[in-house]
Parts: sequence; C-alpha cells; structure tokens
Amino acid sequence: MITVALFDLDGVLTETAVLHRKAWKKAFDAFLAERAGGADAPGFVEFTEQDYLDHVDGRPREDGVRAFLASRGITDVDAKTVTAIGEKKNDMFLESLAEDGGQAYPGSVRYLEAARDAGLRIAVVTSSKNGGPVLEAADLSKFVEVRVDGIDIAERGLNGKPAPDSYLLGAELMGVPPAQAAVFEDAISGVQAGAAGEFGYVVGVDRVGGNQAEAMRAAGADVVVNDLDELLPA
Ligand SMILES: O=P(O)(O)OC[C@H]1O[C@@H](O)[C@H](O)[C@@H](O)[C@@H]1O
Repeated sequence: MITVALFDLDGVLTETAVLHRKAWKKAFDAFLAERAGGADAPGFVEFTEQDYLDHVDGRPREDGVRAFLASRGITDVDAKTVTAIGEKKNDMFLESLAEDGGQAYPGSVRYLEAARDAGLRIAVVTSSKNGGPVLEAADLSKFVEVRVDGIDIAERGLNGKPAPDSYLLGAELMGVPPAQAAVFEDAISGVQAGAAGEFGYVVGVDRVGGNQAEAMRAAGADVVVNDLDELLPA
C-alpha cells in the first residue's frame, strides 16, 4: 500500500521547469557561440528543447552540463568551465524566478490538498539546489514534510537522477520502504530513477507532448498524465 508521495518539484508541482530550460538555453548558446567563433559561424548549433529533455532535465546542475556537452562530443572542458556554465545559468534562473514568482500548477495544488486530506504523507525530491526558494515562492512548503534537494545530494555525495539515490533518501527520511512510496516525475531521468529504485508506483507527468509520454512509459512509468488533477476522482 502506498502511504508516501515523493514529488519532483520543477515541472511536477511548479511551472519552473520552463524557467530552468530557458536559462540553460541562454547559458549553453553563449558557450557554444563562443566556441564556434560567433552565433553566425557555421559550426554553431543551438541548444534545443530536445537537448534539454534528453540531457539536462531532472539531473543535478553539473551532471546536466557534462551530459549535454558530451552529447555534442565536447569532452575537452575542465571542471572550472563546467561550473562556470552552471553558475551563469543559475544567475539567469534566479533572475527569472524573482520576476515570475514561481507558479504552482493549479492541478498540482488540488492534488496536494487531496493527497494530504486522504492521509498520504508528502515529500519533495528535487535535483535543484533552489528547491527551498522555489517551494517558498510557490507557497507549497506547507504541504511538505521532508525535502531532498540538490544541496543534500551534493553534501551526501549521492548519485543524481537517473540514479535512484535521491528518491531512496526521500523514502528513508519518511521511514518507508520504496514499495510503499509513489514517485511523481516530469523528467525521463526522474522516471528512470523511480523505476531503478523499485518504488511502488511511478507517475510520469508529461508537460511537453510529442513522444514524451511514450519515452516515459519506456523508462518505466506505470501511468502518464498531463496534469496531476487527472488522477483525482471526477
Ligand atoms: O541548477 P539547479 O537549480 O540546482 O537545478 C538543477 C536541475 O534541477 C532540476 O529540478 C531541473 O529539472 C533541471 O532543469 C535543473 O537543471
């Protein structure tokens, strides 16, 4: 029986996945343009939404940088450059969060209320080091008993999603075995983490369309929805 819900944050509870993606695009395009000798240079190939979904979405910051660069065959960058790209993106993300305010999906708020009222215990497991500020900005902290975020992942030296470690820590801190917890994810890497951890149920939340739902099922999602309120009784 499921007694605990482990929610990813950006893209599942809040609309901030879009802010992350846009900030990543600016940071990577600046890096790629400089490397190619300008945005007009023939060697410049921009960072796309599919690049984000395939290599960056759901992963801890620097894992995302390395995975994307590797996908372009860029393996000669040092650790300082990886950190610098991530920090540049973070500055832009924080700027847009301050402007946008970090909106919660209304359907997710309804689902959180229903889950809480049904006695389901709630935790958030996010790769983002900004998990705390995003929850606060969206006024969702009141629902959350335990939070595992990118700071915990770094401090504890855990493997990021698609490894199951952060979700396993979430279940452990909630005091339940993985089989007693459901995972809610919008990123393929996160669905893979839920499947690898053998959680009781893995819900894929498809916010992008295209072949994302199919990719989520292939990655191990038990069900795929477009919004959490599809899971509520009509
Ligand atoms: O750079 P941050 O805020 O620590 O976030 C790391 C990652 O956190 C995840 O939640 C997002 O899906 C990614 O887009 C983001 O890159």
